[in-house]
Amino acid sequence: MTRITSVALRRVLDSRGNPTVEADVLTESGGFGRAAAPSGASTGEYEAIELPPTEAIAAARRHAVPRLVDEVHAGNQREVDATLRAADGSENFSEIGANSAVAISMAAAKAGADVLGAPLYQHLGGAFRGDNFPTPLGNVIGGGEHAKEATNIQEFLAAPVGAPSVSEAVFANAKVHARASEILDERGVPAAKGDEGAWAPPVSDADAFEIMSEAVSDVEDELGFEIRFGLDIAASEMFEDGVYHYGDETKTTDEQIDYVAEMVDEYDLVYVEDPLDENDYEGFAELTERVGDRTLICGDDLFVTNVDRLQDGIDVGAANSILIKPNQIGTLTDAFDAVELASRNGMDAVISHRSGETEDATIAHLAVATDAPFIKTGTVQGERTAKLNELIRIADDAV
Ligand SMILES: O=C(O)[C@@H](CO)OP(=O)(O)O
Ligand SMILES: [Mg+2]
Repeated sequence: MTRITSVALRRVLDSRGNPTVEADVLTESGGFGRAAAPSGASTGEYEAIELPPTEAIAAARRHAVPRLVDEVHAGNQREVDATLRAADGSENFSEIGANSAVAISMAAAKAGADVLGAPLYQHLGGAFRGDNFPTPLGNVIGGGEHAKEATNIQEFLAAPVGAPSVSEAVFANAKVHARASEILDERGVPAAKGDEGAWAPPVSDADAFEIMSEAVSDVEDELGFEIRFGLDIAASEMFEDGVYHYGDETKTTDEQIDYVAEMVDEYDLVYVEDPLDENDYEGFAELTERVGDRTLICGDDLFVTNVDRLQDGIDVGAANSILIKPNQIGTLTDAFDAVELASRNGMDAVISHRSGETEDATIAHLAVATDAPFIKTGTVQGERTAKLNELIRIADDAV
């Protein structure tokens, strides 16, 4: 029933106006799945390779499509993804592109779910999945590689940890986003938006901490449940010549660790992603040792959703959580394996979008299927609300 009968690939627009790969998968009983690859700006050095979409599509048509059509069942995700790996033949999808691979992998999952008549989260998570819903981490203020002339820290993320439901959490983040805009207005600071729809004001990181803290506590008072905040420092992007660059100032690794630890305590941060360079397992381990009992230290560029890099991190105690981005590694199977290895080792898996996105909402299902405590998917703008609104629908459907 789920035997794949066709795989169509095309270029579509992403949220930055760049082309990306979209895949349509059809099965013999009429099951249909469509998915598109997202794309990063602050990409990790060890991510799977994203090829120019035209090249990725041509290579996938040549190598992968003939091995999938009439041969593989969309309902068997491991078989689909193993076929993509075999068709590619490299370690990092440098032949067919991780963008083609992930689009096909996700489209096949949707086609498999369609045949079964089950929602995607149910198909991926199975009957015995947990019944938790992720707390959305909402990007409210940011800069780094996502906006010019803004903060050095890439993302200040609202985290409505006390929200009674997904829907209330989603609306709480939108309120924090709106409140931050008012505070910026009151301070006379003009603010454009960055790639993910966060405000990108020309303020110092210290000011952004203050604005964020005020916005979060105002909305917390209004809504009556706990809202905290966290960061994606994306420190690899700041790290050059052995030091971290904050505009004209620099911090050594020790100073960076002290700074992050201080911010965790001063602002009661619930989440800190990529506080150190992607090669600094030791620094990650030291910081996790210092503050890991009270906050999540999450590896994004550090782990790139890769089980080998995650295992290296587990061996030395670097981080207590991992960011999961299917396109960083190329298939849903690889993403699930990373989630499984993390949870077997007591680490939280946080499912994430990319700064370049489409209206594809697969990650909302992935977060529910894997019982993730958090999902990082922005706050406003269509390509972000596509995932948030899907989460609300899933919660509606599942309870
Ligand atoms: O660093 C990140 O976590 C992501 C998403 O917020 O950004 P990018 O997709 O540019 O890597
Ligand atoms: Mg990141």
